[in-house]
Amino acid sequence: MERTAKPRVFVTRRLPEPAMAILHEHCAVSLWDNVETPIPRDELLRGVAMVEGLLCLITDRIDSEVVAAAPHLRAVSIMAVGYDNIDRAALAARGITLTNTPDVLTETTADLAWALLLAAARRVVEGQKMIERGEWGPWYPLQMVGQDIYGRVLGVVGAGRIGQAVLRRGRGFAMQLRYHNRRRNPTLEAEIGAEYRTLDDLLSESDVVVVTAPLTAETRGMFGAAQFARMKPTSIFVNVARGPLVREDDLVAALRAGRPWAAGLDVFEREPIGPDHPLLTVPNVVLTPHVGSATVTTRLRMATLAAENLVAVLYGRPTPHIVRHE
Ligand SMILES: NC(=O)C1=CN([C@@H]2O[C@H](COP(=O)(O)OP(=O)(O)OC[C@H]3O[C@@H](n4cnc5c(N)ncnc54)[C@H](O)[C@@H]3O)[C@@H](O)[C@H]2O)C=CC1
Ligand SMILES: O=CC(=O)O
Repeated sequence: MERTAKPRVFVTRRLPEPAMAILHEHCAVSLWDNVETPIPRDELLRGVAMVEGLLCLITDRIDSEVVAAAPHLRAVSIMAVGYDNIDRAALAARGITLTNTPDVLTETTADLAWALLLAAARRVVEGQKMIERGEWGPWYPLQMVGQDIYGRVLGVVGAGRIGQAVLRRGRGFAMQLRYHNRRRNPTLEAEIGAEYRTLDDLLSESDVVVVTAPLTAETRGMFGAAQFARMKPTSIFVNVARGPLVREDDLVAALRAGRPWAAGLDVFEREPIGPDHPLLTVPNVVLTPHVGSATVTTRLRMATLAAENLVAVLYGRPTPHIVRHE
């Protein structure tokens, strides 16, 4: 039986045990006790009614309706770095603190961006499918030829934590580094020699474009027909940020037209996608199911950090992971 003096919290999914243990030690915990399935909306609205803290995931829409249903809510902790599913204005209007889990997933997500770009450039998935279909015939000079990465131009859109980690990896491949960001970053330019470009110039100059900007009103639909038309016919487009930055219909049409040459995507306009998705009708794509941060170590660190953040805010302790509402 937990002491009622502990702050009450609601958790929208069963988290790995070390994170649940942190919450149980400091809070009176109720949860949507399911590992895989998102919480239904009515359960969420019921769940937040009596609590001071909410720990949620990217699959939960936390909006003014949720805030109105939670009169005691003081803290929201998301187990993710991106928080585009959360209405920050609605939280701010009630003085509710939002925290997220940056840094712990940076290198893991950058690795996945590189996995996608190499797999797309060298037709790794297409090659495996060819073998599975029994269509691998004798070697010939232009069999399954792809694009080189070593020594080419790497352009990152949104050069924050993950974008910079993607760029740093490019040095190991002797790539020429370009970035586009809201603001120029002199430290990045000095430390790894990345050169700033406007978005249009980055798109036309890069052999690989990797998107790592957050989803905001400004970035929604940032990549459409006009942007793809600027890319090289040999280029690779990679998105590990959020699906709605890209107009998917435009991307499918652009891939069919051969510009970009291939794409590697971890995120989609509406997730999850199924086998009938139009992107699966083009051969030159590599798709993963939003697994940027999905390693055992990183997901455990994200879960425990999300629990620690929630406890810190509820107990008035400092945490560096408060999301400021601009
Ligand atoms: N695929 C996955 O599983 C994962 C996806 N993500 C996504 O990656 C995003 C980035 O994460 P971090 O690097 O930690 O965030 P960050 O905040 O460190 O970096 C984002 C960068 O984008 C820039 N930016 C914002 N608006 C822009 C615009 N209109 N044009 C150009 N640049 C702009 C910012 O100035 C910042 O430098 C997250 O918001 C999330 O959506 C993050 C982790 C895992
Ligand atoms: O998409 C994942 C995140 O942490 O943001």
